[in-house]
Amino acid sequence: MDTAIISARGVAMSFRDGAGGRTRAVDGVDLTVTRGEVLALLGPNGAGKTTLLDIILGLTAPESGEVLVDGGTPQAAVQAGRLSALLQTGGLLPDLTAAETVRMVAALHRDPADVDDVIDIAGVRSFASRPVGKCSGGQQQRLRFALALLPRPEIIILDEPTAGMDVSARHEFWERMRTQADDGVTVIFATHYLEEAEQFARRTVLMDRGRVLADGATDEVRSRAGAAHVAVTWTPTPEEVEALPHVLSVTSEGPRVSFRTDDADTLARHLLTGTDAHGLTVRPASLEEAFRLLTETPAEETTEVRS
Ligand SMILES: Nc1ncnc2c1ncn2[C@@H]1O[C@H](COP(=O)(O)OP(=O)(O)OP(=O)(O)O)[C@@H](O)[C@H]1O
Repeated sequence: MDTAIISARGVAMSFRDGAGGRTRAVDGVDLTVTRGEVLALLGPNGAGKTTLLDIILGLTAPESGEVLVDGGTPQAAVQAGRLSALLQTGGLLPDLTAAETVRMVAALHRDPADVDDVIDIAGVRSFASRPVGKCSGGQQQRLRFALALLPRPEIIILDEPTAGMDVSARHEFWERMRTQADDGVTVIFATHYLEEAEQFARRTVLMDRGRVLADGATDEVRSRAGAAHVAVTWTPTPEEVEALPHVLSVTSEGPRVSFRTDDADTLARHLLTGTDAHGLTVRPASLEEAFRLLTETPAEETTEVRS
């Protein structure tokens, strides 16, 4: 169903920067998340991702703007167990075992999920009797994931959930999370790993300096960012290169000339019909390149790619 489960309007938050000024951590963000959506919040260090997630979770009150979760306050959604989070850090007691931790936190919830189910879903079973203090970083993240599942949430918010995991642990973690999403849970995650957004999120919101730079289907965000490479076999004159439309940069290797372009169709048409270039190939840029391009864009220019 196409209903907004989270709606943020004009959300802003700033902090003292220690030099007598203020840092705008979140600067007028509008965001609507639909039930069942999997959304990646992508941005460099200090983009404002954690601050925005804390506001959505009701942990930080915004200076201005409003967040509604399921039509009510974030706090009400957390209390009702509809909204749950796996945060970057979070106090775990080192002397309890993983299973004891899950059992103890389950006892704090009004209507918790089955402890054994949660231990299996989150992949905690293999180290359930190990003291938390002896668990690896990746195991502790799995344990935090189990705790986040206890209230049987409709929305899970994850702030860099796979930080500290190796590639296979990260892969396994996302497999487990995908099962949750397939069951209709709304998942919002902040990440530095661009490939995680590409592989897991259908929608990506790119943030930088507290603002949303692009918001849309992950593959559209990437292609709208300008980013494609067109290569041809060609020996052009400098004037011919100068006359090409939509070229951002040029490199050449032997007879092959490659262009980075923000409009591959127009450039390709020009090359094939207006010059004697041949053997044309087009390669979409990676999300990483798109991300770099977008974060280099002045903050006023937002790329709206929602359809
Ligand atoms: N409690 C705070 N006090 C002062 N400044 C803060 C505080 N929290 C965040 N900031 C500043 O607000 C800005 C946004 O920070 P935030 O942690 O939200 O970004 P982020 O995108 O989550 O970064 P990262 O990926 O490094 O976690 C940064 O400039 C940060 O230094």
